[in-house]
Amino acid sequence: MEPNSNGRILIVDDEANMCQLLETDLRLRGFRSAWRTSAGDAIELVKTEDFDVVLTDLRMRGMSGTELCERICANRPDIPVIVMTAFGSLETAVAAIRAGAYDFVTKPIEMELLAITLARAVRHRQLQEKVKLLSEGTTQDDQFQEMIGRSPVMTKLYDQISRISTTEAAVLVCGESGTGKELVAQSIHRLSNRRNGPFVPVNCAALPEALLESELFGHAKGAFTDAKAERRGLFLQAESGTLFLDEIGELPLAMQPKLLRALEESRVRPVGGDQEVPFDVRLVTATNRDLLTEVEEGRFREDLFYRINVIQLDIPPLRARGTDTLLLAQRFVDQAAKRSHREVVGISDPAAERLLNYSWPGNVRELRNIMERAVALTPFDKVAVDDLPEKIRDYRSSQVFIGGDDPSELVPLQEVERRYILHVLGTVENNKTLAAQILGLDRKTLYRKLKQYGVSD
Ligand SMILES: Nc1ncnc2c1ncn2[C@@H]1O[C@H](COP(=O)(O)OP(=O)(O)OP(=O)(O)O)[C@@H](O)[C@H]1O
Repeated sequence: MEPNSNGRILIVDDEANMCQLLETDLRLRGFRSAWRTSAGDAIELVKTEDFDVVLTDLRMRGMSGTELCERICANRPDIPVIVMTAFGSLETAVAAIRAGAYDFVTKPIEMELLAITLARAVRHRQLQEKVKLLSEGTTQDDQFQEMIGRSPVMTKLYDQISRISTTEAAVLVCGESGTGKELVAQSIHRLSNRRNGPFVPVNCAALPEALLESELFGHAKGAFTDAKAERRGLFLQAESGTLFLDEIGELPLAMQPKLLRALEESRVRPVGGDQEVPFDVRLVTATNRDLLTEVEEGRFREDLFYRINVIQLDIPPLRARGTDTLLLAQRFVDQAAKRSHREVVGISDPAAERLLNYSWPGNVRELRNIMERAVALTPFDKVAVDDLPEKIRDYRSSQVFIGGDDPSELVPLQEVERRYILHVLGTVENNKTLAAQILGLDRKTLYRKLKQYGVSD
């Protein structure tokens, strides 16, 4: 789709005047369109050109709109058809819906309403396309199969990982909790020349301070009461592979110079041992804290910071990844359905909209938990809005909530703008022309802002 278009519409009406009027009006609302005055010609056209929606009159000479609807549903079920019916002829509208129409509008046409209906149909098609892409498995580069996401920010990340993997430089992976820092560390290892060696992950926050040194560097027999035998530390277990120190920001200050020394000399001295042992390990660390602030506030040593931060990779939060959220959600639904032997195959459009609107403070981990819960709860074959927790169901209205009396809820001005823009867009069913009008922005500015937020279509 062109960046300045809300979708491509095929208008079918046996009155050319009507087609022209609709085309002009829809162009002003950001839609591109083509028109045909007979259903037969329309069928020929969809064989060679792609449209997001077919908008057809019901009563036409020759083939009727209902028949056109049937033919399109049979040959191009991916294109939603919207029919225009005379006011009061509900029966024909119902017949068209039975024939597979996506929706109907009544004449005389209320253009505002038509634009909203069209935008919803375009959105429906885009969501279906995404799910199809997913199930065809053509989502992305094979090298990053375990990492789902095709948004520009993720593509850039894959690119960075590919470039740095074969170097020996220490990498610091930064990102909010649940963004996939460990997956990134695994990818770096898998793409490196050390891929045949071990990948040893260590969560620095999970190890008690007293044990940390002997876990990392090992200990000699009898080094302390429980040391009944000699133990090789994690540095030596990772020999010729990659050592991943997660939550490095939690490393106690007392331990930091010891780690620095080991890294500078590529040797460890096991606790209670009298000899240093050389190691050959690539170091990858991760943090969800701002380590520079930790340095400034004296909680993290500056020299260690520069030693581990030769290359820094920033993992984008889920809310910046646009429709990747749906690709991930679909994957988690598939996994949960398979595990629990439930026949849940996807996510309904309204539920998908809610997932796209939410801000995901817990990132991918939160999304996975929520989809697992939804699969367990849903009585349908697709996850519905009611299967989602209240905070996500109601997010659209709470989204513009900018904080109450609790200082921890207050947000930066830019975040208020982001929330409000997404709120307006959601309220007008993703009609960008209308949203731009309401916001008092020109469309280009709106597109630029949406791109910044990772909302790319
Ligand atoms: N891009 C992705 N594709 C598929 N799964 C993902 C992706 N990112 C994260 N996950 C999944 O989300 C969960 C959390 O990821 P991970 O543990 O790597 O996050 P983290 O950033 O290391 O979190 P923490 O800071 O809490 O340690 C894992 O189950 C992981 O498999």
